[in-house]
Amino acid sequence: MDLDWLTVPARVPDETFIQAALARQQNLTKPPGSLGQLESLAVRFAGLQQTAEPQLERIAIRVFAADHGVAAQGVSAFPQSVTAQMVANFCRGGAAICVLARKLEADFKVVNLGCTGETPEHPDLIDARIAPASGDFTRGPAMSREQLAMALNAGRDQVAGADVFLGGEMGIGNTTAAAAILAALYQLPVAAITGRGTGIDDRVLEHKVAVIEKALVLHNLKRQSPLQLLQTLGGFEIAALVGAYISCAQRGVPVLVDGFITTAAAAVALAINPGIEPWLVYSHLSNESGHKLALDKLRAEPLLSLDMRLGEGSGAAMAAGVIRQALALHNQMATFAEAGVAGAD
Ligand SMILES: O=C(O)c1ccc[n+]([C@@H]2O[C@H](COP(=O)([O-])O)[C@@H](O)[C@H]2O)c1
Ligand SMILES: Cc1cc2nc[nH]c2cc1C
Repeated sequence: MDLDWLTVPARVPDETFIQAALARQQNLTKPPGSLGQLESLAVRFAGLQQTAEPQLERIAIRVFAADHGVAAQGVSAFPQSVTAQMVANFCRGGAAICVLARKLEADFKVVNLGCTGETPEHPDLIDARIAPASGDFTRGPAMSREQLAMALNAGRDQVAGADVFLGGEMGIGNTTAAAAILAALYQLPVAAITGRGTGIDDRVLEHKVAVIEKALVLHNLKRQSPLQLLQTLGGFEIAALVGAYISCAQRGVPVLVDGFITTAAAAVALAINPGIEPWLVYSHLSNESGHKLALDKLRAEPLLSLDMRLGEGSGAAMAAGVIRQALALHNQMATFAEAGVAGAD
């Protein structure tokens, strides 16, 4: 399967709209800078969306779900069956991301890349099943080259015209895959990047670190490309996110990166195609302990810090509300001249 599209250059933010938005922010009825990051968000989105009136009306949310062979190593606080059960919950509208998606009036879909267990037929559920689960990477590669390509392309195929794209994920065991990817990609100590995921105790955390360390020794990762790393350690949903992020940047759709697992996907996507960087907005600092280190490696500043560690795209959905308000302020506030308010001396 052809993966040449992954390195097609990303769009470039429009400097003219950035300068116009900066000038407008100086003229709005407030002391310059007093809206802090809300100002820089509006300026950034003006450049990304190539418009004087950036907006977040058409929000696309895609939750990519998949199971992980490495879950068999006892690295999660929950059984693998929860992935498929949560897919059903996403369809019924009972998950946290469903509530937030309704509030945002977002276009919401779940993409099933392969879960062990029954999943319903539902108009909001896209069937992109590759296998019941990725392979256990403590024994061999997580996926074949063909499966990797299918997952990347499935993510790409979820990107269409929207004001912003929010990628979420669901997959028991995927913090183990994400930690392994980040450790290998950035040569980090496994213990520093590995956290408690769904809430494992000290004993299981120690085991999780040992499982990842053993796998990194098993696979000769030093000479592997970012794509090979993803194939060896990643899950189908992580690969789909990589494909979606790269495609968004190529099509000019800004992305809200969610938490720890999505940041691992962003890191791989950036390693494959560095030009996508301007399109990735980091929504929040997850409570997963390695997230700060991963964001530091990416020199990324998250917008929010709410001690969330849910996944599903929930942190990105919270950030979307803030950005929507930032853009409304930019578009709708009066200027000093319009309001007859005196500017600074
Ligand atoms: O997004 C995050 O930062 C995050 C942090 C910890 C856990 N999660 C979610 O929890 C699941 C993975 O946890 P675990 O313990 O099974 O590896 C998966 O479905 C993720 O969506 C998500
Ligand atoms: C219940 C539950 C919901 C989730 N949503 C994302 N990851 C999750 C993990 C669990 C266990």
